[in-house]
Amino acid sequence: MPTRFDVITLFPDLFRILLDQGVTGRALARGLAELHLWNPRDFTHDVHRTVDDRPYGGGPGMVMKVEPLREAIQAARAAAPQSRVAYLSPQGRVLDQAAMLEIAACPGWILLAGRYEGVDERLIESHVDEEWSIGDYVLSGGELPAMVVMDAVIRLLPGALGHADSARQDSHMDGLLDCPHYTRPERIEEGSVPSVLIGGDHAAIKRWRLRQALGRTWQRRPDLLKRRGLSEAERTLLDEFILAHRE
Ligand SMILES: CN1CCN(c2ccccc2CNc2ccc(C(N)=O)cn2)CC1
Repeated sequence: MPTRFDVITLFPDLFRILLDQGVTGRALARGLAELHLWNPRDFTHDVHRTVDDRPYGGGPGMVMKVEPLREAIQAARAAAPQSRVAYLSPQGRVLDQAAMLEIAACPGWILLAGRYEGVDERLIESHVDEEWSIGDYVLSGGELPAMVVMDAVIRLLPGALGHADSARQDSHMDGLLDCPHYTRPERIEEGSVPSVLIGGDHAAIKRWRLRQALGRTWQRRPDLLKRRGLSEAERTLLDEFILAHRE
């Protein structure tokens, strides 16, 4: 059963990025996921095809009108009855990898990408189920956040990543930052590759990579480490890292 995404957007062409290449392009081409685009402008009934208007109370910018969005959402809901409506905004719940796993578990999502200064609050109160943010910063529109969510979620769908990749732990998948990566040549002016990775001791390589992931998380994102907790074995590896990296 593919995961269905219906996006309500004034700029449907921006979503070609997801369709044209990469993991998302292949997953969509193979029907692991579906993408349908709905333009609120197609749901206007005036000659100027008005989707925005001035804010009550004055102030700069424009606000997206309720009616075109309501009709676009209702059309999407009719086409995707199992989907819930999510609004991408700076006021939303900030998403992390755990949230992406929750989102990936649902049959479909209708994603509302706002523009201008945002959307009339009455639309949000009456037709939006969830409000999400991809981080505490302001963007020109909700389209990039919608694509970020779709990229992160599509990668989690069974079969989206080739076997080799899916075996590859996405670092934030187990709550740690990624270990360092190296490729040929072994010796260059920038330095050499850690010798453990050159040898064929796969148990030692696995231990080294986990030790690096734990150590880098401890150094750069102690908040993630606190939230995750450590097994005895992981505690030992982290202690080894700290010992080796004492100033
Ligand atoms: C100049 N205004 C443009 C419109 N914007 C706005 C306001 C409300 C909803 C959507 C938007 C679209 N912008 C977004 C969207 C999401 C995120 C996120 N962090 O997920 C950041 N920005 C407010 C600012």
